[in-house]
Amino acid sequence: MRDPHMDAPHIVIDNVSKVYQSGGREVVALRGIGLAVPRGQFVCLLGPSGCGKSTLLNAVAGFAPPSAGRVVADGREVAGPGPDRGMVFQEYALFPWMTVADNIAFGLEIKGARRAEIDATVARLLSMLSLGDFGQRYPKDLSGGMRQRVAIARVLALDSPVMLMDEPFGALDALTRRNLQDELLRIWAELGKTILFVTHSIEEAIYLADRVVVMTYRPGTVKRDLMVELPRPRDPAAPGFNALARELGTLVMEEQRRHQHDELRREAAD
Ligand SMILES: Nc1ncnc2c1ncn2[C@@H]1O[C@H](COP(=O)(O)OP(=O)(O)OP(=O)(O)O)[C@@H](O)[C@H]1O
Repeated sequence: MRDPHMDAPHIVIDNVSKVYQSGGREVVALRGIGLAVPRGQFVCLLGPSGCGKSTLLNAVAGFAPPSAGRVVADGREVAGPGPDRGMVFQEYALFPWMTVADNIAFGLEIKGARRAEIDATVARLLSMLSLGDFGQRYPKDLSGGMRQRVAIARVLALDSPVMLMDEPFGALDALTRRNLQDELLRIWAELGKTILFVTHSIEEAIYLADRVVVMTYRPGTVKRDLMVELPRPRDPAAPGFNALARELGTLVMEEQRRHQHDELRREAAD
């Protein structure tokens, strides 16, 4: 018999709005966002700077509650951060005083896992993320790409069914970035995580996602929500890839222009 629980959306973003108070002004960062994300789906949130992508991800993570609406994860309303939702940031949020292995082990130690389990998990993740020889190194001795592998391993150690990723590869050079995108796709296929991934790269969104959600510039709303039907592994040189990149490019550029317009208007007012 099918388990009806497994068919329910994994994440529901239900009419979410967010208003910030800034210097006596109200900034409406998100307005009326609604999305239902099935279990195992890879969703990219795409849009120019300032369209509220991080704000939305933070609401799902439970770091900053919405001003209106709600987020539901696995049938429970999100009231704060939880081990079911792991976050990977752009800036490698590693402890500089801990070795790579200790960074990966940290969450499990806090949870009170047994030593043997921790050691086995760390060994498995070092191998999964091609960090095999780096367990005893410190973050400062690693390249940006290697540090981001450690950040991903750290989240995977907790075995969160949901991975929230805020421009995790934004600071990496093109080759390292492609490498990590491929690793992430492999891990996603193997472990069946639900992923919400923020990016402002159209190419990255099409390369990775099952579904791309394009957001508008302030207030952030859903401008377009589309499924990427291209076969995997995706080929950025394929005509279908390029056609979709052009379509998304037009949408993102419209919002980028609104962003620039807004900035010019504010500069003129100052
Ligand atoms: N704490 C805050 N106080 C006031 N305004 C904020 C705050 N955080 C974000 N904002 C504003 O809300 C809007 C959305 O910000 P957010 O960081 O979510 O956008 P983003 O799409 O993730 O942008 P970026 O790609 O630059 O990170 C922006 O206009 C930003 O200036």
